[in-house]
Amino acid sequence: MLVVENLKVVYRGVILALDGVSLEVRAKEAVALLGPNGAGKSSLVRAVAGLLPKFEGRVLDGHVRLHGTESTQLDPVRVSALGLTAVLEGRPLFRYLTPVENLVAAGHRLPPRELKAGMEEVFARFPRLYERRHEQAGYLSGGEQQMLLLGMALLTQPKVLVVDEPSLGLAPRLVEEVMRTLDTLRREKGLSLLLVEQNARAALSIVDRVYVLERGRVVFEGDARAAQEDQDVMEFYLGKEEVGFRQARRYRRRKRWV
Ligand SMILES: Nc1ncnc2c1ncn2[C@@H]1O[C@H](COP(=O)(O)OP(=O)(O)OP(=O)(O)O)[C@@H](O)[C@H]1O
Repeated sequence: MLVVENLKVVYRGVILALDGVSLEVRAKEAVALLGPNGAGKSSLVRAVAGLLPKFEGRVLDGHVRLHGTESTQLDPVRVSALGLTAVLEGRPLFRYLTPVENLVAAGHRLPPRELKAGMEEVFARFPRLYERRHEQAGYLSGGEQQMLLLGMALLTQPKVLVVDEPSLGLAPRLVEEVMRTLDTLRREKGLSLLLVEQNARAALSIVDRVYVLERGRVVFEGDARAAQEDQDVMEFYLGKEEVGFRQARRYRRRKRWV
């Protein structure tokens, strides 16, 4: 279980990216974090994964707790040991290495037998990855790279999986496939999933609850169905109706719900 409480994050001492964000992902629950560009989604991912210092950021205030343990100031290795794995945006993998080598790197902490079994499981789940297992990862398609990243994440044996914008740059059919894969993994492995997305429609198809972030604050929280029934969220984030500039401004004025 992941709990974020009143989190404030600042970059280079002056740029406030999160301004008092609270959210939780309960055991085996799938939660979406939605929001437009610059809302602070990746900053939240970095904060819960212990990665802020790598981006010249730090937690100014608030708490992150993993299964009841304070993890706010922990480094990524310790966070991972507590069972949280984050798949960052931009498909960060070793591009000049093969899928096999990437998986070995991700599972380096496992005993050899477990690593072998884990890799067999990954290749059984993702047959296309198996076919291309000895090619350079940089030459895989976007969808295949995303599958490789999920496979790598599985080899860290997470309890909480955080995935940042897996749909980015993928064709709609592949987006659907990635969402289906995440849903299956979550159910079969009993994971808690925090899915960070700009593609609200795709994310809402597989989550139980949703938070919408804007300018570093949570402006909506509710279950996925409530989000789909909320006209503001639907119009602005799901593009149900064409929202022109004037309407968007009206929306912004109207929208100070919290
Ligand atoms: N390393 C950094 N240094 C300085 N400012 C940063 C840094 N990373 C992010 N920011 C700023 O923090 C704010 C939140 O950015 P963040 O990347 O968390 O948003 P986001 O919702 O993930 O956006 P996107 O969907 O575009 O990735 C933005 O104003 C951004 O410019």
